[in-house]
Amino acid sequence: MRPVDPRLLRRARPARVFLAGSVLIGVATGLLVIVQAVLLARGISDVVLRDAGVGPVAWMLAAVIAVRAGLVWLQEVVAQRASAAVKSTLRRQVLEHSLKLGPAWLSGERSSRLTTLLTKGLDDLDPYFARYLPQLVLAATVPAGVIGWMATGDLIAAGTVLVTLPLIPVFMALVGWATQAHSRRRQRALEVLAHHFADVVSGLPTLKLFGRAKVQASAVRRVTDKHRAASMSTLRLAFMSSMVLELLASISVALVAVGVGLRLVEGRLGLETALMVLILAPEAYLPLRQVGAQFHASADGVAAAEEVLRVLETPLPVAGERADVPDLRRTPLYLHDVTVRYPDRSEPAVEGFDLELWPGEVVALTGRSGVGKSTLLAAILGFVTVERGVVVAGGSAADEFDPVLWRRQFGWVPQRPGLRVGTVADNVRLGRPDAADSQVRQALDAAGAAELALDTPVGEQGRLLSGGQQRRVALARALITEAPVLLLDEPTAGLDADTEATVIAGLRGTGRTVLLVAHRPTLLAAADRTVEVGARKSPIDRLVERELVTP
Ligand SMILES: Nc1ncnc2c1ncn2[C@@H]1O[C@H](COP(=O)(O)OP(=O)(O)OP(=O)(O)O)[C@@H](O)[C@H]1O
Repeated sequence: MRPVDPRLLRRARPARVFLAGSVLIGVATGLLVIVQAVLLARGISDVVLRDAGVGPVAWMLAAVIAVRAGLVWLQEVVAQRASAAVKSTLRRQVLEHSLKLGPAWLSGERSSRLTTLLTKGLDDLDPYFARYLPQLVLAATVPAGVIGWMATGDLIAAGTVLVTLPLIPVFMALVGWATQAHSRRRQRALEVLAHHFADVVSGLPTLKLFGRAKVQASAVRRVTDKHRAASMSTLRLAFMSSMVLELLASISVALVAVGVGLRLVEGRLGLETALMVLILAPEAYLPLRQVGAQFHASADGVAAAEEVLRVLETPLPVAGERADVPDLRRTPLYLHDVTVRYPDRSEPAVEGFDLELWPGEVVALTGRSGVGKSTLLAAILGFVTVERGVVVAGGSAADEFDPVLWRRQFGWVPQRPGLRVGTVADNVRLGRPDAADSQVRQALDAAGAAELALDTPVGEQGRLLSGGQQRRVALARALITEAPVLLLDEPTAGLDADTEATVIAGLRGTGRTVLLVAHRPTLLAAADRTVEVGARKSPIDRLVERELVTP
């Protein structure tokens, strides 16, 4: 964990502006610390040696203190604003990047983990900006100024501070290495807690049915306990390290004080200079000591920022830029030798698959469960990377085209309908935001959802609707698009025979090209053609392939 991660500064402009502002405030604070010490030393020595009044010096001191307070206020305001701006910038960037990485990545990267990171995780950046970074700047500016000024009055004292001061960052670095591991462990424990809790809550009905709900209570207790233990060990380390730094700074100031005292008694140092050195010495150590303490408070935020940067640095699939996407109303779509392998999987999810899809055709993909049918639809949409082979339209590979424009050619019904909170109409309009009520109604009717009113509420993940209703709303969402090709993953699963017949008639009536994953005989019978995924190629096919490949 670096004190200031340049990647964070690169990604978040408000962080750079803030750092520049903090440096200005830090330099001003350093100057004021010196002026305050000089004024104090002069005031005291005037009173002691010359019996003078404290009036003018006291006024000047009050002014310096007021300006210092003003700077602290300014720093706080700037820090809070910067923190809010950086958090919102990073949140936006992570969301945009996750969308570009696509659903396959999101399913691998558990969504509750991303949710923890983008909410509580990034909020931990507040102490990083409000406390740690400003203190870090003070630690860089104030000691340099203080030692420089001390050297003008007492070289030996300045030398003592110069020699003992680096001990503090050395100890801080040692403590930092230990804290980093603890902080990561705590973050992990929090993520596990979040997943576990979300899983338990969403699966509560099933757990209750199988009489396993009570067992989960002890599992949640165990995970919570782990998180508590991790938090306590981080705190223990934080307290211990503060004590070590405190001790180190106190011994160093004592060393300076003893030397100054001896030289004062021997008459080698004037009272005013001695006082100035004694007042300034703790000021040299203070910012460094405090930076150590703030480091712990901000460690969680820095760990979250690192996690954010890890997501942002996940390379995007290479996206094409061509805008001349062929019109699939007239152009056939080919899949040639398509092989897809998910990251961290040794076996390909689908291998060497060929398909021709002609405009207006209704083609059914069949095959046993897990053979790669949904993966093929994802490959056509460009949601997964094709390891070998190619998806071709109009003589060009699909990945040459701008993915957003390419996907406009398709209406997609995934296996999980993926509905969001709102009404049925809101969900259908995701397919065409400017659709009139009558068009939404028409799409719902064609999808066999005539009984659903437009304002029927839809809960999170489609809850409040039955499984079959969710599928039909998802189908209506695909039908309302003007896309020439529909990719449907088991669109009639969970529907009764009558509704299924209505849906099939609706699909046929559109005149669009349809590629559907199907198991049910009625759906298979409605297709023009059936293609089996994962079927072994016949010896004749292989012979033909070999003939074509071998010169
Ligand atoms: N996001 C993923 N990460 C890793 N492996 C995956 C992922 N999605 C699917 N797989 C694997 O890829 C293989 C093909 O899955 P896919 O969902 O395409 O099969 P399917 O034929 O559609 O199955 P079903 O008929 O049961 O829906 C399976 O072995 C599955 O475990």
